Amino acid sequence: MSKTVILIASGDLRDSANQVCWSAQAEMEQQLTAAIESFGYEVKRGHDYDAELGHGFIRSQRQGIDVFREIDPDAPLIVAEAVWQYSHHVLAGLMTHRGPILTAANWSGQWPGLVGLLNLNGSLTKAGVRYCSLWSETFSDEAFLTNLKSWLDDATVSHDTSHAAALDLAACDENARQVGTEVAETLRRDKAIMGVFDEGCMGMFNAIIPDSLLNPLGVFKERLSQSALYYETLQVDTSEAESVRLWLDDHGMKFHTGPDHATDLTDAQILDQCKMYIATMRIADDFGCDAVGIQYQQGLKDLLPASDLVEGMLNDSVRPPVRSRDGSRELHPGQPLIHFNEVDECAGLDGLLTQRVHQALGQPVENTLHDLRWSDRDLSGTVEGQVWVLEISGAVPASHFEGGWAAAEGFRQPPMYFPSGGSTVRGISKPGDVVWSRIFVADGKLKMDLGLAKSVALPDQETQRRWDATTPQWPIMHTVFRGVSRDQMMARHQANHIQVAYARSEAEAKVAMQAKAVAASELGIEVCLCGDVD
Ligand SMILES: C[C@H](O)[C@@H](O)[C@@H](O)C(=O)CO
Repeated sequence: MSKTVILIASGDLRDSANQVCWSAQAEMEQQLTAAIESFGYEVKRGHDYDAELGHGFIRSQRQGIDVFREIDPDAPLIVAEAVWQYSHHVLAGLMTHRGPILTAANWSGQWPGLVGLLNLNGSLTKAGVRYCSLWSETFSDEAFLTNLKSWLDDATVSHDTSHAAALDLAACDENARQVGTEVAETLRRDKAIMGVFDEGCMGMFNAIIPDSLLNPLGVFKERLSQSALYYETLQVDTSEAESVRLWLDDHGMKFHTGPDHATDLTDAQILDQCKMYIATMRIADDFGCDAVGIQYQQGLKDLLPASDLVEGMLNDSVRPPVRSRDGSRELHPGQPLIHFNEVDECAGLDGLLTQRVHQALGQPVENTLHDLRWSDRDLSGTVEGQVWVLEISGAVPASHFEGGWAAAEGFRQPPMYFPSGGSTVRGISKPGDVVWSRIFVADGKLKMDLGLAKSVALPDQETQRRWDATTPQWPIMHTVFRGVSRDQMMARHQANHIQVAYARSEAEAKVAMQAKAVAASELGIEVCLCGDVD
């Protein structure tokens, strides 16, 4: 391999985030560069630090394309990430790059760099681009250095992915097979609509399912606009929104409010979120949507508070009632209206299957995506080994907390991401048996990985340490994946997001996982079970 390695860094579209996160990126690049140089290679940055902007990230697709024009297409290239990044900033260039590609992240929870890495990996996989991927806490550990040397010398790295095995339908429980088959048949026959409020969030190419892959399953997109959501939000009567707020207060949700719109969560922001909740339900009703996804970051973030509180309510069967515009009907009474955060359509499809499978099996229907944010040893010693921090950037259904809404807290979304604020739905996901899953696109097909996990209880101090090490405004699930090590998960998972749903017991979780696997498989999705699933 050439002795000169090009290093690039993709960032956020929001310079406020790029500026805050730059020092962590600079430190990570220094460590990574030292490791590469120790093997006799030279590192050259593919684009400069911008003194005026105060960061050195690629901050748009345009800039990314321009940067790649100056890069030798055959040079070895590293995309280094310590922050949340938009994959499309670099995807265009990576798609035509001929030299070896490595994606690398620092093992840190401080900013969502691992989340950014996983999104880029999933996007490259969907795009059919060959790449290798590495992560490290210190960039000096043996496992990392061995793989780095192997990439530098031979353009290969090796990760253990033996935890994934193709689904064996014959090995599935009879009940699971029956329920899974029925769910698949019903979906194909009756069809379903996913309402997509502005397709494609933050460059998450991997999250978009092409219609040609989705429609054969009986699922169709209704392409909706966040402008329509904004308009409808403004039409909602304030008194209706106040009843939603009252419902939340009565159910014990605790909002941490203050007077300053720029930095605090305000009552006015919460009221706007309550209006948006009603507006979303009404638009979903207008279009007969079975699930909806709000892009919510770009576009909406400057007009309205973030939609997290809205999403937490939508995804729960215990939520404030919403009536049709003429007041004649309650919309989806006692049922969640499935919401897929950041219009992640893979999560939306998964949510549809999960809700139907869990409903049929009498299991809790509430499900959500989370970010695979970080994993660390449990320093309290309560749980042996690694415990993952699953932490979605805003809200989960409150039923995931012990105590439901009474355990939910609302914090202001961080200003660097959300200038118009908005409440999160924060809490600790209760201990219990969890089915995890992820639908993704690879080799031009839909695929799905599933497995079992435990949501575990950790002492308050350890929970706080994990929040402090990540984003304390966001909800957390302390997760132990059964039979999947930290590095196996990182090596195979094709998304920043992961879907989770509870079951009432370990045995029931296994049946629920199998039933969902069968449903997916009957729909033509290539399914793998991961880890210890017996
Ligand atoms: C607020 C940020 O943009 C987050 O939404 C981002 O880090 C993610 O969570 C991506 O899944």
